[in-house]
Amino acid sequence: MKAVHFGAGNIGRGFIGEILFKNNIEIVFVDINKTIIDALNEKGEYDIALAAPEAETIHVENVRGVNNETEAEKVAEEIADADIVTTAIGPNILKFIAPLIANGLRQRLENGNHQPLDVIACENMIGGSQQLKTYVYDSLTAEEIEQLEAFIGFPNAAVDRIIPMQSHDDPLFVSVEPFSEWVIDESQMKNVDLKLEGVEYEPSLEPFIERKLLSVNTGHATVAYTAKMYGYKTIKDAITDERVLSQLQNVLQETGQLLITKWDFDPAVHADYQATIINRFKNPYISDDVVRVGRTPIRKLGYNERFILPIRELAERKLSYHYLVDTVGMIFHYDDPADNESVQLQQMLQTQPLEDVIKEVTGLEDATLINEIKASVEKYNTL
Ligand SMILES: NC(=O)c1ccc[n+]([C@@H]2O[C@H](COP(=O)([O-])OP(=O)(O)OC[C@H]3O[C@@H](n4cnc5c(N)ncnc54)[C@H](O)[C@@H]3O)[C@@H](O)[C@H]2O)c1
Ligand SMILES: O=P(O)(O)OC[C@@H](O)[C@@H](O)[C@H](O)[C@H](O)CO
Repeated sequence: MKAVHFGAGNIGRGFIGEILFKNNIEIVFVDINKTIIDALNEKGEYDIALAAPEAETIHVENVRGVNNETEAEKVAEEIADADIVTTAIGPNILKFIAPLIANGLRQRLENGNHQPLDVIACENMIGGSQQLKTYVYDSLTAEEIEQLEAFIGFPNAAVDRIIPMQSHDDPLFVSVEPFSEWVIDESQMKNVDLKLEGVEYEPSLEPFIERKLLSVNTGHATVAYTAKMYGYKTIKDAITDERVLSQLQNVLQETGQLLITKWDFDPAVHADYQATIINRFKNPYISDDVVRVGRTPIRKLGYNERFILPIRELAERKLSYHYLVDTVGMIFHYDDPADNESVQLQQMLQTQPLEDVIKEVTGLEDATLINEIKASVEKYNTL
């Protein structure tokens, strides 16, 4: 069996690659990073190390690479006879790779390949694969879509494993935390016979992606933005500061209330889930930069993202969202000259009224919430 995986970065090599390899699937990584693609083709294998006292190593083989910048037509050829297509490339990039996937699906039609195939976006976002589907369909005709609908699935997924930025002599080597979780929405699959060992299949993904995004990612981002405010460079250093830890705990308390109320999670089980997350952030064997976790702040301030979604839904339920709004105030001050979205956000704040910027980046229309965020941003003007 063969997988085509878009994004040979941290989670691509450090988690999706591990699972596909363990299921005896050949992996064709598609990426624009020449160094990584050349190394994959030269070596055909790489190592993953678990960041833990035992330092277990996982050896991944049967991998190769395709550079989609220079070999776009090859990507379509690989998709034409693939058994599974996955992505871990970043939510903002999905629209750019969608035409490549569309070409591959078109080639399947031309070849008469009607084998069912699932295209699975493993990104930190709600409804990632379904979003990718709309981008892919933008590049196909109505007739092609009608034919493909029967056998191409876009099941949503949630992936969880903290993998920091890597800097090793070997460009393929990747150090990862031991914890991992990959959940796929079974109801949206077309190739139901291909169930990967190490993946959890659920009849509905919504509770799982919301639990992950609003706990791991809201919490992680809270640590990053609070850390930046207090001058820390890494998550593990920042979390030793009582002010950062308490901001994290307060935010998790709020998202936990929402998740328990909305999805009926057992409060005790959820408390354990949160405690595990906090311990993962403290992992002394991982050095995760604040700038990685805080990256792309405009995306993170989105309407269906890790802060605004829970704020909206807690407000609807008349539950507390004070600490979430407080953290949002810090995000508007997040200043990383190496991050395009941070630069863009700071430029917007210099040239437009604050209220307009809040409306534009969060998509909020509710005057009360906009005013509360405005007050929170202004509170941090003096720091
Ligand atoms: N690292 C983590 O801890 C983690 C965990 C869970 C989920 N995720 C999610 O996985 C996705 C990838 O994150 P990551 O940390 O692996 O990022 P990364 O930057 O390490 O990897 C992304 C890869 O995509 C490639 N890429 C970018 N634009 C491309 C294009 N147009 N065509 C082909 N390749 C392109 C980059 O070269 C890079 O190799 C994100 O959605 C992230 O939220 C990350
Ligand atoms: O990848 P992002 O930018 O959406 O979020 C940054 C981190 O919170 C994220 O990558 C986590 O490390 C990961 O989601 C853990 O599963």
